[in-house]
Amino acid sequence: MAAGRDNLGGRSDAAAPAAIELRGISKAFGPVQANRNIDLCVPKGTIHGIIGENGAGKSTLMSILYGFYKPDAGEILVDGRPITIADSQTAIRAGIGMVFQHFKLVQNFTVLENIILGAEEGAMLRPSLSKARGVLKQLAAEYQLNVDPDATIESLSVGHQQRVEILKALYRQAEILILDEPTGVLTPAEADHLFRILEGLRDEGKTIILITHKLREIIEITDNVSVMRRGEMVASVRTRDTSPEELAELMVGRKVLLNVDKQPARPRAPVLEVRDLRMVDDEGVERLRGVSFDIRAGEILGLAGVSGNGQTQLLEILGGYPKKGARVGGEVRMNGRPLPLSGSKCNAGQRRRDGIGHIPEDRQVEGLIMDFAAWENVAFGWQDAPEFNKGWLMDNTAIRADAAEKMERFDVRPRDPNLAARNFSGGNQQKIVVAREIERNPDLLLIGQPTRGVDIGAIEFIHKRIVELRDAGKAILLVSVELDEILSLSDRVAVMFDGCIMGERLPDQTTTGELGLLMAGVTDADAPATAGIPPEDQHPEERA
Ligand SMILES: Nc1ncnc2c1ncn2[C@@H]1O[C@H](COP(=O)(O)OP(=O)(O)OP(=O)(O)O)[C@@H](O)[C@H]1O
Repeated sequence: MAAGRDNLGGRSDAAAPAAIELRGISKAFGPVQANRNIDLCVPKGTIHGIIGENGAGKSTLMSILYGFYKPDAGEILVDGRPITIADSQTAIRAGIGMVFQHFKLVQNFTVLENIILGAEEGAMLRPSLSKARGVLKQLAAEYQLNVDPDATIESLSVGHQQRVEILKALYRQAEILILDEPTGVLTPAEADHLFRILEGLRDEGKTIILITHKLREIIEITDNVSVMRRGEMVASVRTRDTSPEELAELMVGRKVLLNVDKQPARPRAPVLEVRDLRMVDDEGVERLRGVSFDIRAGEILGLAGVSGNGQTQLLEILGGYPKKGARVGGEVRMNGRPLPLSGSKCNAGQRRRDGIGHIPEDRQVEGLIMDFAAWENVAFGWQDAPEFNKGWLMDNTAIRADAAEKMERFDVRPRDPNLAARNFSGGNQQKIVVAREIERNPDLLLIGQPTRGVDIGAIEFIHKRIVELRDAGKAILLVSVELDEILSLSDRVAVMFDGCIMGERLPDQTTTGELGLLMAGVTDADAPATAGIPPEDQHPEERA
């Protein structure tokens, strides 16, 4: 850290009283020391960023603050008073609110019902609802947190669901709001709106703790930032006195390349050809409405778009597991051969044999078996491979050795192949999936949100591996909500909206603003709706 800078760690800033002060907090899970003697001071009325590598101990620290874990040692002070936070109810009573990465909302309840849920002990529903309606109206006006109180959660966009989580905390009179990677699922416009809300809350004197892997957000919105590394708090600095490069180095302990270093693509023959792909789900909703594109060997096609516009269904179909009850039409060719889009031959195992690797969007549901050990997960889907079998039996020694090697190469921490997937931090879980899929050297790699929740050191590494795969002549479909990631990695960018491809751009000839408009469905009159397809191959209607 640069000399002469205030170190905010540990003790309160003389200018503002501390809303939260942690002194000497430690927490171990068996042999893993998740938090070691942590000091942290968060001045009242500030936005405080917490950053750190995957597994650095950020979530553990926040879970201690919210009463999910009991620390092994240390002291917590809220507004200068020592407090024991035994459970989340105690945290809420102390004025602490938490907005989790995975929202805790009841999907088929309304906004109002969700807001009062658990907050109105023993109260009758009707008075609670009418009180909540009044409070909600007030909060909405005060902080621009508009949501329809009578809408069910499932009908709301992710950004609006997040607003409900914030409203829930404010309804419980939270003075300190902790947000764990809040922008991971938001569009750039929604993220901007969230930041304005957070600034509004700060201006009202509330205190915000923001966990994020995005240094741009730290620089844009926080007043102070604390950096964790391997369970320790290594620095706390004023944001205006630091830079993304310095923060990256503090986090990882070495210099990090923040931009992707790659040569122009040299695309060859098409590997994947998708024509007029259509999909209607089991509820009759049209999810894909005539999607067409090509990906050639040696290129990365980035697919930008707000979550929920058909990207998930596209990846599922290409990966060989369309949702049950879905009706799929159109044509997909891989290396010139048609791929079955339904029936028994449409399955993930067959797709792997066809040369398709897949890093799914939801690592916990589709990428890993959470109760299985890391070594089992590294072989997941490849257990029949000859190198993992000895006669009739699986060769567990070979599988373990392979897992240990991949975990070493991808720097999965802790380097324990026997640990269950659920006990790795989110970013390390992602590294396990990425290692398994990339190391198989597939002809086509489907990637959904490759770096969601992954720290910058690991992002640098994963991006490098993706580019290497491209340079080795493989085709890559990259689906990401991160426009920066799409723009820096892709050779071509297509934008998806409402089950259609709205247009295609070259990354160096577009801007996040232009892509943002396409993502919002603003019609792109100049761009063909058929990304990368020569006119003679286009559907007659599209040609017209
Ligand atoms: N319940 C648990 N049992 C065993 N180990 C755990 C448990 N929870 C966390 N850990 C370990 O504690 C360490 C810190 O994890 P934590 O989730 O706090 O990290 P993080 O900084 O939030 O990471 P990420 O950025 O990847 O979310 C990791 O090594 C993790 O594997």
